[in-house]
Amino acid sequence: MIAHTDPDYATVKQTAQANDTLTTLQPNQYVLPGFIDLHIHAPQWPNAGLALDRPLNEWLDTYTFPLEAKYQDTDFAKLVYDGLIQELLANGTTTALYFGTIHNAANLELAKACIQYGQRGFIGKVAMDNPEQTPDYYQDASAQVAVDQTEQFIHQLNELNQTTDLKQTPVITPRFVPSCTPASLQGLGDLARKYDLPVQSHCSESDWENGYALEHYHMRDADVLDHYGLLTDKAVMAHGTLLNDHDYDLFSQKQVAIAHCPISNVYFGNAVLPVNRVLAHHIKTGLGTDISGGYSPSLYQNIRQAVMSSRMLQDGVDNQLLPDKRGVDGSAISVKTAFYLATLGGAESLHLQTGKIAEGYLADLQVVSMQNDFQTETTDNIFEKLMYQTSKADINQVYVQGTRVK
Ligand SMILES: Nc1nc2[nH]cnc2c(=O)[nH]1
Repeated sequence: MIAHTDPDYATVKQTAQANDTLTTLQPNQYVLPGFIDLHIHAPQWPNAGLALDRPLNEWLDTYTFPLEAKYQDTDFAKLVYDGLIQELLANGTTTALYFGTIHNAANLELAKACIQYGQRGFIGKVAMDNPEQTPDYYQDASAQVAVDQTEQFIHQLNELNQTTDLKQTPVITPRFVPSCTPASLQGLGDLARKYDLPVQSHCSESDWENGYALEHYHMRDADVLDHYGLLTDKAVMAHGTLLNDHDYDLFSQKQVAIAHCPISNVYFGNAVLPVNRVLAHHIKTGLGTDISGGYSPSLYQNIRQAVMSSRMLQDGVDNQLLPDKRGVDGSAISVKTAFYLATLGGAESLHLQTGKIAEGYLADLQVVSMQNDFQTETTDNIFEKLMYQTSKADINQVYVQGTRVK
């Protein structure tokens, strides 16, 4: 990065011009950091926008598990993943934290698509070995298989990384407490420690999930994950809509991050994540699309929903209650806070030096055009309009680690 007051500015500019690497912005174009999708199920892309009226466990059994089972077919995986990565990059998403499926060959296709199209991926082989909560046709055959396959994927991805500068990171991925046996949770916790890798799972997403942990472990969902060594400073827990103050203290103490998925939460979350309260506990927080619990691949859409949901939490929704009983005071977040979640908040959660445009940070960038730019606006107004009005077609260029990928 070089300021235009820097004495070297003219030389750097001339060199870029000579090398044909100079990008000159139009008056209505702006550069923003690339977005980080902190929670997305890559295999669920074909179902985006489907069956959102069903409760979570029924949605999983009827729609999600049958689709994920199809990734046994590696050609199908390649077809979907090639399309998905290009779609996400076109939407300005330069890094994503992915749930894959139980199949390592398909998970490798996801990693290859990230490398081919130029996205930084964090990718998890999904572990799900509890025969009581997973269907026969889509489960790890045992806890040992779930753990061994996870370890195999770590090695496979490390090998693939020898071929590229854009490293893909393996992630320890117990689907969620109900899908796993105590033995697989233990084995995955051990792997996280052995390889010092990120961990991802779902935590307290719904009343059903919360109830499951209490009934089967006599503990809160977060305490179960902690008991098995899965709440580390590299852990990202999706949703957390029903976490309580005890859980917040635990997350804060262990430096666990939350992936806030505001669109998905409208359908499956049973509550609104109180973002201000979470941030006040100094918990790292980013933004996720949760495809296909969320219907949209766009983090712009999720920024908007994060703001809207927070405002509904603030005011409340039951019009039969008096105003002072209706909502939760202090809940509304600004669009700047939502943008922070989609950029720096995600970067901090993944321990990445990206998410802002500054010296020493990775050049993960998007160039966007503003359609209703009348050149008379303050910076704040321009920013707000960009957040609310940018569509995929307005995202003209995307860069990952300085390489143009759109
Ligand atoms: N939203 C969501 N929640 C889950 N909990 C367990 N699996 C899933 C999933 O695929 N999506």
